[in-house]
Amino acid sequence: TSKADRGNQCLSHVLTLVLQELSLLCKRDVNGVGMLYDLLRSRWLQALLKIYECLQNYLEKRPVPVMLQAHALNCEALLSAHDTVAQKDFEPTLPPLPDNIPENEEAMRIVCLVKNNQPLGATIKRHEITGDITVARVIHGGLADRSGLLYAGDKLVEVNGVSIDGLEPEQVINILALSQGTIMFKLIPVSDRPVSNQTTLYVRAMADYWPLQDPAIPCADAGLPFKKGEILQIVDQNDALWWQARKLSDLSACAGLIPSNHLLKRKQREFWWTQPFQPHFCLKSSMLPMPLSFTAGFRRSMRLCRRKSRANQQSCYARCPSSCCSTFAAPYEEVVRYQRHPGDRNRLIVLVGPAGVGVNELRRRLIASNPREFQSAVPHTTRVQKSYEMNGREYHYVSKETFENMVYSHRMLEYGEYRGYMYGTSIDAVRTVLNEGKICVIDLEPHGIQIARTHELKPYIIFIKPSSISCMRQTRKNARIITDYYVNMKFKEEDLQEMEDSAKKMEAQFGQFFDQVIVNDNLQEASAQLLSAVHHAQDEPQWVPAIWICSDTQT
Ligand SMILES: Nc1ncnc2c1ncn2[C@@H]1O[C@H](COP(=O)(O)OP(=O)(O)OP(=O)(O)O)[C@@H](O)[C@H]1O
Repeated sequence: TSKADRGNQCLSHVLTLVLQELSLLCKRDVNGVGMLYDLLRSRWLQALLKIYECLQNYLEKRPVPVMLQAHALNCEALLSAHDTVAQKDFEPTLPPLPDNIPENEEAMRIVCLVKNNQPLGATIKRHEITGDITVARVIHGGLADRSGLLYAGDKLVEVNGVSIDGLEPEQVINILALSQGTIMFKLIPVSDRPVSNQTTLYVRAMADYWPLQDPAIPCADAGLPFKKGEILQIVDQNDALWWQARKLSDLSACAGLIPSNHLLKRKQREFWWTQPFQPHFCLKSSMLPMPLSFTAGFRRSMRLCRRKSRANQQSCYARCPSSCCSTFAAPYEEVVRYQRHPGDRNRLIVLVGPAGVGVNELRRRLIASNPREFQSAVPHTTRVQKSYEMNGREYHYVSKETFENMVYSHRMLEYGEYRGYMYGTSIDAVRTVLNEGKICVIDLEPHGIQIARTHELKPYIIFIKPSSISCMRQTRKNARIITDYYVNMKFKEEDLQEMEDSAKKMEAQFGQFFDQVIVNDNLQEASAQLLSAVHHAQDEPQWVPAIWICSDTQT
């Protein structure tokens, strides 16, 4: 028999004897024996014995080397090789430091990054005073940022073994652009690394920005293009001129450079972008002609007032609050997520669109669909009340002095003159509808948007956009455009063209304020979209100016 068998037999024999003995003792109920008996019969002990068996078998089978050549290995040589390797000190043996090193000698850092066809995610610049080439910024979420090894302010000494002493930043960028795979930097780390205490900020862009057309951007490829109205997440404001931001629509992307508030304002003043935003525009807006339109009974006088003013650019106005100018001039508007509490007043719904697009038709249909839920604001007028009219139903009939007082005390959202009489929509009239728990739906000329944008009204702006001229030729065949009190004219080709041009201008100038755009092609579809947009405005979370919410907490 083999050694293992002998071992096994031995062990099993002893165990069997012990168990027999114990079972006898168990019968005599000797104290503690039961426990020992159980122990020896336990599964883990059996398993242990199995392992022991396996090991015995393994010992019997004399292990052989995997490779045939290994047979030739000298065992002693092998052990001595092992000992040599085990005793060797693999730490780098650095030469002793020379005694004459100046105390303020800067420590170098060697940084290796693997590029893999992605941008480095950092920009460099020449330091204004020292002339050194330093890391200007590290883009959030980019390769350099993710490595955690490069910081703004680090001074570059070598790139891929090439000393950058005397090189221009552009030459260094060239070296970097040509490098594939691993890039090695030798650098002197910035002494006081900026502590990141940035809070993420969300803003609505009030202008368009195209980095590729901006000669001033430090690195056009690192720029973030955006359109007015888009929500941006600002992740870095360390630099006075160039911030870092992501688009809300793509938060997983690495951040890009955008001009800071201050810089964008400066650019606006220089009018360099393709669709210049004119900050001084609103300075004039209190005197701008404001066409008006009405519908609580969808009053023609007001709509005509607007149409007339469009023609002679004279008769209607929007009040311009003092805050208006500053808001117009701000290139970014800080926004926060806002969810209307079910108990809160409804948000004011404002429809905006070029004359004839169907703003009143859509509003009329919306109110008619559920007059208990939707209502228009009753306008004020200085004209005489007609016999069949009721004060407060069609209009609030007021004297010229009262009307003018309301204008001067900033109680009008917009107002105008038609055939010698004043007409206007007051904030109080809107408030009355909202206080009744209803949804107030008004239409405004776009210049009036800014006036309605208050924390109290929290307006939700819907732009009604015309469909293409060819579509309108079909859909507006039987439609009538109101040209005078008693005259409804068919749409002419130039009316359609004017509508399209006017819509383009409105979008270009006021698009940043539109919460929703509805193309009024098929009337039924547009009505359904309006209904769902209105409910969306009241029930879903929205981005609103932060100032609206701050004001809430103050009041
Ligand atoms: N999608 C549509 N398809 C067909 N006709 C439409 C559509 N939308 C509106 N209309 C018709 O077009 C005409 C003008 O519409 P509406 O009076 O609502 O225009 P508006 O935008 O209020 O402009 P204004 O205030 O200058 O009259 C009306 O006859 C209306 O019924």
